[in-house]
Amino acid sequence: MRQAWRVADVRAAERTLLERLPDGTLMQRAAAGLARRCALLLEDAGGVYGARVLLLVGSGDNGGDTLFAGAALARRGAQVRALLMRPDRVHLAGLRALRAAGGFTVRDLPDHADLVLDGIVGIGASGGLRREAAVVVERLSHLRGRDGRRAVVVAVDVPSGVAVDTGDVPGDAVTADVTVTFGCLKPAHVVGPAAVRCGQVELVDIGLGPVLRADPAISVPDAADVAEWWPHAGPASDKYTRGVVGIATGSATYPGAALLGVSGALAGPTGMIRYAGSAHEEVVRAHPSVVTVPRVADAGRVQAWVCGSGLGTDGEARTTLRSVLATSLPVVLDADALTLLVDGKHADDLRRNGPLVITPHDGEFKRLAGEAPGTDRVGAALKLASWMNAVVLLKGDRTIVATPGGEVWANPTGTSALATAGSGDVLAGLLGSLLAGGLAPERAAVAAAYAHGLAGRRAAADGPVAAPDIAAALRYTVRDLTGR
Ligand SMILES: NC(=O)C1=CN([C@@H]2O[C@H](COP(=O)(O)OP(=O)(O)OC[C@H]3O[C@@H](n4cnc5c(N)ncnc54)[C@H](OP(=O)(O)O)[C@@H]3O)[C@@H](O)[C@H]2O)[C@@H](O)CC1
Ligand SMILES: Nc1ncnc2c1ncn2[C@@H]1O[C@H](COP(=O)(O)OP(=O)(O)O)[C@@H](O)[C@H]1O
Repeated sequence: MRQAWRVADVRAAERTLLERLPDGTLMQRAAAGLARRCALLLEDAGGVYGARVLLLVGSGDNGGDTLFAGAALARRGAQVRALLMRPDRVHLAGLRALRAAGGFTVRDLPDHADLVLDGIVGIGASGGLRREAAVVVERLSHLRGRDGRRAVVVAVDVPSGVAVDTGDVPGDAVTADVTVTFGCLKPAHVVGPAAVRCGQVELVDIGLGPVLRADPAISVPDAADVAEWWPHAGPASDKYTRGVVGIATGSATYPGAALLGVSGALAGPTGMIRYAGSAHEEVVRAHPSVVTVPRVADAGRVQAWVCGSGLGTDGEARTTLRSVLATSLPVVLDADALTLLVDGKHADDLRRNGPLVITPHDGEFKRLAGEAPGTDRVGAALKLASWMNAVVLLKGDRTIVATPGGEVWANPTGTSALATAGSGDVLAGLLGSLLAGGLAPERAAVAAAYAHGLAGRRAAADGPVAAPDIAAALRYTVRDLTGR
């Protein structure tokens, strides 16, 4: 698991360290790690000696890190040039170090560079990138290096132009191949469009960890977390003790939603699936192991319900929604079930003891919350989670899971291959199975999103992806993830 901290918390930890360390120590640690990573990139691209390195240097400490790293590369024989955004306000010690190592400043972007270090602005950024910086950033993609290859762009701490605490990209911003960050990850590395701008993110340890007192803003699961959480059958298990998931999705009009939900659940850990709804004949025909009934009221015992997609919004759909909410079981609400909540007719049904997970995409989020998630997706998801007292899985490129208690997870496995009709139905089915298998709601949501993303990637490797391909790939994804 990786974790990201907000700027204010990073600053607080930095202050604690600064009191204990001689002046400049942190910057030297940061610059040394940055230079090491840049040297490796240059070695891969033909060597450090003689390589052309361009430093984009802002007026703060981010520029200072960049100048010291540039000096280290110059000492190894690289031709290092620095373009200063504000020559009147530059980190003087950094500039002296660069000059002493043989580097020099330039007034405009050169024609050629093998490597660009973006040190325009780091965690001290406020607002969108300023015009003079934006003009330089716009021209970066034209820079060519050895053999006419595109220059490799390394962002120092964060790509300049991103909003560090929200992951928003309000305007022009650097698109990096690699981002070398210091001390800890920040939200922009893991959520929102900023995360995409970071490229590969590498963390340099500068000793901040032990003094980071605040809770992390966002956690990012890895395969080991998901494998550890995934429920497993044991020698004493039977189909009931493994959990039974109830699927109340789809309808005679939209049987596909039911089939996809069931196929997602089939890849989960439960021993049995009960389907309740008007697509029951289609479901049992396609999946003979599923026990089907026409209505939730007729279903036997389950340990969690999935309700919503393809259900429609008529009276029958309302009855289905009421029936699942009347239980004290964990419930996943998706798609039409979320639409049914908007007019407030289910306010009483929502006052229940059982855990609730809602899985909106942006449109559903807007209907529920009254406004789109906007530029601060984490903040928006947290607000809705608290308001609805539900775990919110906000779908997107970096799907976010937020809890009413203030925990946030960002899924790292998403792929645009998942942006296909019915993909969310597969996700909801898998999530329901994990809940019925006994996982806590936030873990079930995080694990489902993680495996769903990997399955999308796996399916995409074989060609264009439709939702049934994601469901089919889930089986192998789960095997690889959990080793079973
Ligand atoms: N935290 C840590 O533990 C460590 C932090 N370290 C490093 O320090 C960095 C933070 O340095 P920082 O505080 O000096 O701020 P920084 O990011 O350089 O930006 C401030 C300057 O940018 C400017 N500027 C602002 N907004 C702008 C915009 N939109 N567009 C354009 N320009 C803009 C603004 O200019 P001004 O408004 O003053 O004209 C101001 O002068 C951090 O990211 C990391 O690299 C490491 O050395 C060691 C450990
Ligand atoms: N551009 C994207 N990149 C990565 N994942 C995406 C993207 N667009 C959508 N997704 C994912 O695809 C799924 C789509 O779900 P949803 O919108 O509910 O589809 P449907 O209602 O058709 O089943 C979600 O898991 C979402 O996170």
